[in-house]
Amino acid sequence: MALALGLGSIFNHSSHPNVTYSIDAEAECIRFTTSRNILEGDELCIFYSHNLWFEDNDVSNESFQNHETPISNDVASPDSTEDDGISTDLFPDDLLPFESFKYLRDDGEELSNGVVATVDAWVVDIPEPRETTTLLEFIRQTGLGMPDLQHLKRVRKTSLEEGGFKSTLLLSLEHPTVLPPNLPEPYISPVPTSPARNLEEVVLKSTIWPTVYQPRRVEKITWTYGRIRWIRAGIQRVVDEARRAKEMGEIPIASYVPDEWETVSGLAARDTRNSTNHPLRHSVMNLLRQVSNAQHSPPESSDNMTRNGQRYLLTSRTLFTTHEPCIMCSMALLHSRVKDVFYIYPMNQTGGCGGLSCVPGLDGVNHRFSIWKWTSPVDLKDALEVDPQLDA
Ligand SMILES: C[S@@+](CC[C@H](N)C(=O)[O-])C[C@H]1O[C@@H](n2cnc3c(N)ncnc32)[C@H](O)[C@@H]1O
Repeated sequence: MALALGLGSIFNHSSHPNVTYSIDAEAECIRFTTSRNILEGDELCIFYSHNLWFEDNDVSNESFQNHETPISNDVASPDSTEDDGISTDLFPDDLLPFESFKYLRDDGEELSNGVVATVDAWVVDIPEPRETTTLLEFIRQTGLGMPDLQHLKRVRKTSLEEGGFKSTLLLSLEHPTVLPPNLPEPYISPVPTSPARNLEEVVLKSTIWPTVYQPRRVEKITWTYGRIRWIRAGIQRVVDEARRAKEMGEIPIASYVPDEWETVSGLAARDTRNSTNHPLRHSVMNLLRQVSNAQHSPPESSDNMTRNGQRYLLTSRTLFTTHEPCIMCSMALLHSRVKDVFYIYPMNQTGGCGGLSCVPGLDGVNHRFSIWKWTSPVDLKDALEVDPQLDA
């Protein structure tokens, strides 16, 4: 948890905020950033959450609606690219129409198989718990044990069988050079070598010695209204393609890679297993073949895909697909060095992007890509349902 101090606690809430914020755990601060041009007299507001504990009387709601139609839950049409002047405004995280599938475990490196790396440190029992504050002040003034032990709490309390607690003070790694007066002999006890990186580690490490929780800094992804509109267009495109595939007697699965992120052109492919009578003609495989053909044909006939680079076909590109790619297609995507994959339908029994397996999360693979699951309602979604045992 982070408690905003100073002016940080003064921001009122708006469902159309003009200020976004992110927590910088390392610097122990909250960074507030304006996300629109601010006119003189404008109130700066942040978005608290959807669960307000008060009645929202934010007056900017009304004027905002004249300015921009908030993104609705249905998929916008791909040609709704008119600029409303706010495409670079930040889209509120709580309203994102998709969610990230996280597959990289944030384990501390040295915590393998639940074994916590420890080092021996000097500790001393505190006979008189009332002295604890004075002892902590002594530690602070002498700097004893710093900086080696700053990832640990200085006092450990252990319950005694006969009731009550015993408090133990952490002194230093080396034999303490100075000692607070009137204490018994110090002794050696193991302590974790590093802070707890996740909640599991807090529990595990703190059974040895109370350990500070210091999550690794996660880079925050911000989404603009323009980017969200572009993603919606990508989703709409694969839905349309899959619907057409179905009309033509194919399995209703389609994929699409836009050219450049600002545009809606690019390459799309449908599943063609039925018409080709070929079991590997999945939409992603078809699409990758198209991309590769485009890159190897002469420039005048090739798509803008040639700009993409030489060998790594989808480097820094986003792929949209109706159904979570199967393991074969996920591996092909990994080879292609794709950056992001968005899909609508999870395929829990066959998928290679988090369903049955998570190919980019496997040990030893040489590329990782981000996986995004669409969570918002989609027109025609039901019409695109396939056998859950199918490899998409
Ligand atoms: C963190 S404080 C914000 C600063 C507060 N308005 C002040 O003057 O100290 C949060 C409180 O502000 C009020 N508040 C913030 N945004 C509001 C809004 N949109 N409508 C009504 N009350 C709001 C609520 O009473 C809420 O509990």
